[in-house]
Amino acid sequence: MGIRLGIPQVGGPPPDGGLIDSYGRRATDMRLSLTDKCNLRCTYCMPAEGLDWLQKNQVLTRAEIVRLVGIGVSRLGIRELRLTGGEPLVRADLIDIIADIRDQHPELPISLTTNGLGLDKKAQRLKDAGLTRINVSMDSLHPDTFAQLTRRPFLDRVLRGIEAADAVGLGLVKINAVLMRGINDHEAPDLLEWAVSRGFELRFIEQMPLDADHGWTREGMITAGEIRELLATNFTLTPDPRNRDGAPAERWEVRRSTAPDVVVGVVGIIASVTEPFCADCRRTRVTAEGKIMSCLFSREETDLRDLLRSGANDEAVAQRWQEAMWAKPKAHGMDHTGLGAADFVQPDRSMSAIGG
Ligand SMILES: Nc1nc2c(ncn2[C@@H]2O[C@H](COP(=O)(O)OP(=O)(O)OP(=O)(O)O)[C@@H](O)[C@H]2O)c(=O)[nH]1
Ligand SMILES: C[S@@+](CC[C@H](N)C(=O)[O-])C[C@H]1O[C@@H](n2cnc3c(N)ncnc32)[C@H](O)[C@@H]1O
Ligand code: SF4
Ligand code: SF4
Repeated sequence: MGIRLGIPQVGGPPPDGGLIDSYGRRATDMRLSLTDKCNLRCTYCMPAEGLDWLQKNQVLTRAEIVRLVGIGVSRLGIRELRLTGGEPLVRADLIDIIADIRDQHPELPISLTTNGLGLDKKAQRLKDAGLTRINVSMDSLHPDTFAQLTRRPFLDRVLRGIEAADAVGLGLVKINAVLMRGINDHEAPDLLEWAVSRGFELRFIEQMPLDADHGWTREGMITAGEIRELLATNFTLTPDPRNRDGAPAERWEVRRSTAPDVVVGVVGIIASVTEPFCADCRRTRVTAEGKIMSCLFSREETDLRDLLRSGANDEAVAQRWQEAMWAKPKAHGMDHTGLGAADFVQPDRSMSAIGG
């Protein structure tokens, strides 16, 4: 699919224009990484031995996070917040951060993307603090395959976390699964059956070149087209009539082949590589150390942390954020789509260090 954006405007962002970029897109979805640390080592994300973690004083504090969210919401038109990482549940003050943000923004949708480890013990407190809903990543229902993909034998703990999130009302629970050729791709129909029979919404995600090991290849990845074919063995998919509204996932209504009249659920397919959705991108990212990344594949980053710590007022912080977003690339960190194209350069950061 091509991209339908025109030529970029010259000049800079209009002062009262929110987080608009030079192609006319407006970011209203803030994705904030709370930590670069993680307790799994998914092969498509992290190296086996982990990364050099940020020092504590390099990471945004609870107060800085709350202030940044406040600036985003009250001055820049942010309408939803996604907390991510690294693994956000490893951050000791996560519940307090959510409670503080909720206190200041009673209506703001706040969601969390997590690997689910420890979620069974924290789900109720997350809900009570004001978390709206949750996405849990789980790529396989088989302990050995799960361990092969995440390099840790923790499937049972993730399943307990998912169950707890659902039980305390953090739904609609969405499950994220990256399919890897020859490892878990054959599991696609089973994963979907498992999800729809529990009332969860599954998202299949195309693997992107954001792994620390730089092992991604365009030929090796499982495409959205292949995912739809894999699912067709057991299911019929028809487009979900709801507006996509800038979301990464293209949603499909799911019917079992054995009962073609009954919609049993919805599945989302996130085709960042083969069917990119950059033309309608509404996302602004803040890394754990307070850098704005206007695009997941940006090679330019704009620091807000030192500005926050220098005593700058909210207006100055908002202005720098706006300037960073004005320079957002057209697509995939470039002026055209093409993950894996000859001129594509993989960012230095892996997914865990950006915030997925
Ligand atoms: N290329 C690209 N991929 C993205 C972007 N945002 C999310 N993704 C991919 O989509 C995956 C799932 O993101 P989530 O935020 O967990 O899920 P989502 O589909 O946005 O979920 P909901 O907002 O909860 O419906 C991420 O892990 C990325 O792989 C983006 O801005 N660009
Ligand atoms: C970086 S993780 C951060 C949150 C949490 N640790 C988790 O795994 O859900 C967010 C999402 O990014 C996805 N992800 C990581 N690396 C990816 C890659 N190379 N391509 C596509 N998705 C990726 C993960 O599957 C996960 O759903
Ligand atoms: S995908 Fe999430 S759980 Fe897996 S290594 Fe990356 S940050 Fe950790
Ligand atoms: S690759 Fe960049 S422009 Fe495209 S959807 Fe993702 S963040 Fe937005």
